[in-house]
Amino acid sequence: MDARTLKIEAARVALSHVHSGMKLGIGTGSTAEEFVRLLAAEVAGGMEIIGVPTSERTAALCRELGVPLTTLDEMPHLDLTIDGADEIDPELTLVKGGGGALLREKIVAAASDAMIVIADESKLVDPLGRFPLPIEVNRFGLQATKLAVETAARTLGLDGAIALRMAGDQEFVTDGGHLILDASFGRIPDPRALSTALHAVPGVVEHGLFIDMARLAVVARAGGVEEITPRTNQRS
Ligand SMILES: O=C(CO)[C@H](O)[C@H](O)COP(=O)(O)O
Repeated sequence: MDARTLKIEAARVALSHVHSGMKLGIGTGSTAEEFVRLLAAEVAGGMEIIGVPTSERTAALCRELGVPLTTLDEMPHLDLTIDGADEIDPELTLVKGGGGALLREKIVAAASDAMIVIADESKLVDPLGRFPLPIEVNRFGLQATKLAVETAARTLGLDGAIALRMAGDQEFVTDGGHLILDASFGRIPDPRALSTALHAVPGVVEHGLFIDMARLAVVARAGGVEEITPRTNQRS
């Protein structure tokens, strides 16, 4: 089964959690886009939902396919968000932001009663850290912020290259007008400690660690789709 087929299968199973009348957060990325395509077919068939997109890219696809949209200002409380991820650990802590939408994705997920993450099995890791951690930062003071992030990470025993994300020869700019640092820390044994340390850096707008947000992962493998709930954290 190719990667796209796996993404479609995960999206199809996640769609079974969506019911008419729901207010939905709609994620960003290639897996989330497969979900949007399936959702659009349901909407065309009469399902009544309203969506809040997590990026301009997702908003454009929804408009093109006829998925009704609103904003989080109009509808600040959502029933469910369905989104992809770059990494998923056994506690369903996620690394997100490979598509650069982590800030809106986190705001939308936090405004939702539940979050379902959809992925193919290549996203399952233990521990997190194979994929560089996206950190959204203010443009002002970029070098000082980068230095402060390096220092904060080092206190947790993490190092590795931190690179400014580029789009060709231009800086990658998020929908919120910020920049992204991609931090190749390698293993992230304590995502909570890293989250706290990153939030303490003034220039950091948000980071791509999603902790205690996803309550279900719908993961497609060649042999079928598995629904995974968080493993209890035994470390207290
Ligand atoms: O966090 C994201 C965008 O900011 C995406 O959900 C993540 O990058 C996964 O994307 P894909 O489904 O294309 O692998």
